[in-house]
This record gives sequence, C-alpha cells and structure tokens, in this order.
Amino acid sequence: MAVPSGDQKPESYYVGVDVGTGSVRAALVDQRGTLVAFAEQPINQWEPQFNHHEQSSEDIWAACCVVTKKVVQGIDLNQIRGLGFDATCSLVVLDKQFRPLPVNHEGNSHQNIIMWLDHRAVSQVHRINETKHSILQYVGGVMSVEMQAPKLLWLKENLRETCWDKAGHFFDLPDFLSWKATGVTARSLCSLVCKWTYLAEEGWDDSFWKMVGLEDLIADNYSKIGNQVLPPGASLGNGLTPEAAKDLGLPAGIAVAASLIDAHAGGLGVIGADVRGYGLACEEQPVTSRLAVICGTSSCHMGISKDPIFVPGIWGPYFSAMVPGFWLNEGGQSVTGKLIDHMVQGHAAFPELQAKATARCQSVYAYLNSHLDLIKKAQPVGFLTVDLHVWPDFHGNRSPLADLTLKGMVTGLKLSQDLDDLAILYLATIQAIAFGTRLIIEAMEAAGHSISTLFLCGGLSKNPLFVKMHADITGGNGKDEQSWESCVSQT
Ligand SMILES: Nc1ncnc2c1ncn2[C@@H]1O[C@H](COP(=O)(O)OP(=O)(O)O)[C@@H](O)[C@H]1O
Ligand SMILES: O=C(CO)[C@H](O)[C@H](O)COP(=O)(O)O
Repeated sequence: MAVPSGDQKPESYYVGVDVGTGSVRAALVDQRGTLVAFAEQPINQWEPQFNHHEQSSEDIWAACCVVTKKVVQGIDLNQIRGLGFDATCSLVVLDKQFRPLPVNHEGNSHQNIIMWLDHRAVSQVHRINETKHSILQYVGGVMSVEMQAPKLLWLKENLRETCWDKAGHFFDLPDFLSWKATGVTARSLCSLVCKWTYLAEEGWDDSFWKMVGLEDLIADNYSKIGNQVLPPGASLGNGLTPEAAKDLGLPAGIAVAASLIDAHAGGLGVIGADVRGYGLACEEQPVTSRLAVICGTSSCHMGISKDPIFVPGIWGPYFSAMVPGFWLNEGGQSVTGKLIDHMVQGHAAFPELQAKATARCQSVYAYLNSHLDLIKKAQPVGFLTVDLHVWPDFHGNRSPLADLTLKGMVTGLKLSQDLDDLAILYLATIQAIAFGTRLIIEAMEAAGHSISTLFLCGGLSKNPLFVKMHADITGGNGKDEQSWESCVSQT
C-alpha cells in the first residue's frame, strides 16, 4: 500500500513499470521522485530447446497489471499523472489483428516472444556479419545474435507459414507495452537504434534489409517494424486507453511515455544521478566519466560521449538512444546473475547451503558471503581463489570479444564438494565477472572513453561481495586509486 512521503501531501504521482528477465516490478513515485510504493511479480520463461528462450506477451501484460494495481492501492487515482515502461529487448510477434503468433515449431501461440538471450539464430547472424554492411559499424563491428535482425531472419527461414507470413507486427518488448497501453504503434528511438539498426539521423537503411534477405520488411514504409519513431519519454497519442486503464487499475487518458530498454532506463537513472553532498570525487566530474553497470540476469555497461566513439566489440555508438544529445556505447555480459545462480544451484553442496541459509533466515548469497568471511581467516577474501579460476562466457561473450561461440571454463577443481568449495566457486565466478567488466572498460578507454566512476544498479548490486569485487578488480586498473570510486545505487 502506498504511503505518502514527507510532511506535505504529494500532489502528483507517476507509475514506472520495469520488465526484467525474471520479474516485473512497478514503482509509484511522487513529483519529487521519492519512491512511495513498490511491487514485484515473477514472469514465466520457457526453453523448448537448448538456447531457445521464450516468453508470453499476455503473461507479461498480466504481471504488469498485477504490480500496477498493487502500487496504487490507497492513493487518490486522480493524482496519477503518468505511466512509463521499460523492458528487456525481447522480440514480440503479433498477427495483423494484434494477436500473439507462435515463435516455436510446436505452434504454441501463447509463447510469442523470442527472448533477448535466445541464441537460435546463430547461422543467420553469421550470414548477416559476412555481408560486412556499413551499418555494422554502429553495433561494435559485429552484430549480436541477441539483436532483432537475426531473429527475424530465423522466423522467416524456419516458421514461414505459421508465423512469418501471418505476422503483422514485430515489436521490441518495451514498444509492445506502450502500444498495449495506448494503441499507438510508434516505436521508441531507444529500441530501434540499439536493437534494430535504425540510425537516429538517417532512419532505416533499405540496403541492409535487402542484403540480409529481409527486404519484405521495407514494404508499406516499414509498417511491420515501425515507421513512427519517438524519443524515449515522449507522450504517446491520447494516453492510456479505457481498456488498458481497466486492466491496470489506472484512470484513462493519463500520459504514457515512449519506452526504454530496461538497461537503458537503469543507465539513464544512475548516469544522471545527483551525487552532490556525499563527498565523492565524481561530484566534480562530467557525466561522460561515469559508467553505468546494470547488473541483473545480465550486466550492461553504459558509457556516453559527446562525439561518436567506435569501440570494437562494444555495441554502438548509438545517438540519443539513452541520454538525449549524447552518443552511447553499450558493453555487456550476457549472463552474470544467471551464471552465479547456475554455479551455486548446480553444486553438490547446494541443498546443504539452502538448509543452513533458511535456518538463519538469510538468502543463500548472504550466507555464502558470511561463510567466505569465516574461512578467509586473516587474508583478504579475494585471495581464497588463488587456485580456482572461472572463465565466465558460458553463454558466449557479448563484449569486448563479441564471440557467441565461446564457452565457460573452471580450472583448479578438486575431488571435494563441500560448502567451502561451493563458496570459493561462487567467489571465483563473481571475480571472473568483475574481470569481464575490467576488460570492457579497458576496451572503451583504448577507444577514447575516459571513465572514472562505476555506478551499479540492478539485483546484483544488492550483493556487497559483487560490488566489492568490481571495485577491487576494476580499481586496480592502473588508475590513481584516489580518483577511482565505485558508487552503488539500486533501481
Ligand atoms: N539480495 C541479493 N543478493 C544477491 N543477489 C541478488 C539479490 N537480489 C537479487 N540478486 C540476483 O540478481 C539477479 C536478478 O537481478 P534482477 O535485477 O532482478 O534481474 P532481471 O532484471 O534480469 O530480472 C539474480 O541473479 C539474483 O540472484
Ligand atoms: O540486451 C539488453 C539490453 O541492451 C537486455 O535487455 C538485457 O541484457 C536483459 O536485461 P536484464 O539482465 O536486466 O534482464
């Protein structure tokens, strides 16, 4: 239930809905930006085959409705002024009447989303990259299998009759949500520039779509993938439709903003954070010296610049896709939270860990952190892994190697599989992820970025060990220790 903050009763409220990989979150904030209420609801994922990851747009919309209704309980609905969405950059497929279409061989139309981490389109992205089309310079030189063009080509080549020929609309998930709320099919510049090869100043490039075999999308002025493009935050149509208002428990007609991808919403929030008054060295430094690291299922590393910077293996440069008027480079690690969960949950000592954490009313991660403190004795915790090392690319390398074929690796395994081994493997996994962040920073700096502060947000930023390892491992990057900080903020 919402409780107004401060002495003065707020006059206006805003609802923000954040659709991550594992759950949907809603926040109610007042006109001062103070968080008034928060709710979370898990969402379903299906993996019908290895590397095929699917979701349901109906399921996600239903979860958006649940969390939105929760956060506005107890407040005067007439004080709600606006609503905005962010979501993962997953591909939503609808037919010409806006009904879900199956993205699988089973024909299950409930599963109409190819998720961002889906790697089914390996052959397609390989062929796209072989074209060496000039547009590829705006995605770090190599298109990722996680972007939309290879997934569209996969649908055309594999589900021609059941999906491709019937499709009327292909949306990025954030744009699907704003359409669902307003009936407006306009796309956000954020989605189209970052995942669909749209250029902020030039628009679509017909020659790219023709060269990769998706020339049919050019028809009707790109009506299936978007021909009205708005900057994130722009007001859409006549606002919330009566039907969506009923679903969400909000008043019809309130303003709805053009959306952002989830990492970009997190990036905008922390890169623009007001840090005055905390005595941090970054207070006096430009926003271009900040790197936002949005760490949830994956980690995304967002750095901005006044002029375009081309960094091999790092997505972008993308103009105005996150901060208006600035270019964005986006590094990333496809699995970070998911990798930590995979390592911990797959270990033989996991049931023992679960039982012990439950007995102490702690999360498994809080328990592991205190266990590491116990076994490190007098040495710094990081030294526990001198003999155990993890290579974290279990789902390929997004940046800076941009190689989806890479796999994970653990060296230094012994025959024992007790709780100490699990804790040390967990630590080595976090360290490997932090070294990945360091490699990304080094690549960005070599190309012209000058980064002095990391701003972390997302689920993993709640883990103090994850934050400490990022500070230790990136701070030793030949930098003046005084000028290097790690600021933590939670979205
Ligand atoms: N308190 C916590 N301590 C450690 N890890 C956490 C905590 N809360 C969430 N996580 C981890 O963060 C990840 C999910 O982050 P989240 O931002 O919710 O992801 P997404 O946006 O992808 O759904 C999971 O791997 C989870 O284990
Ligand atoms: O590619 C993305 C951003 O560009 C994805 O949306 C992101 O990696 C998935 O986000 P999360 O890990 O927060 O669920």
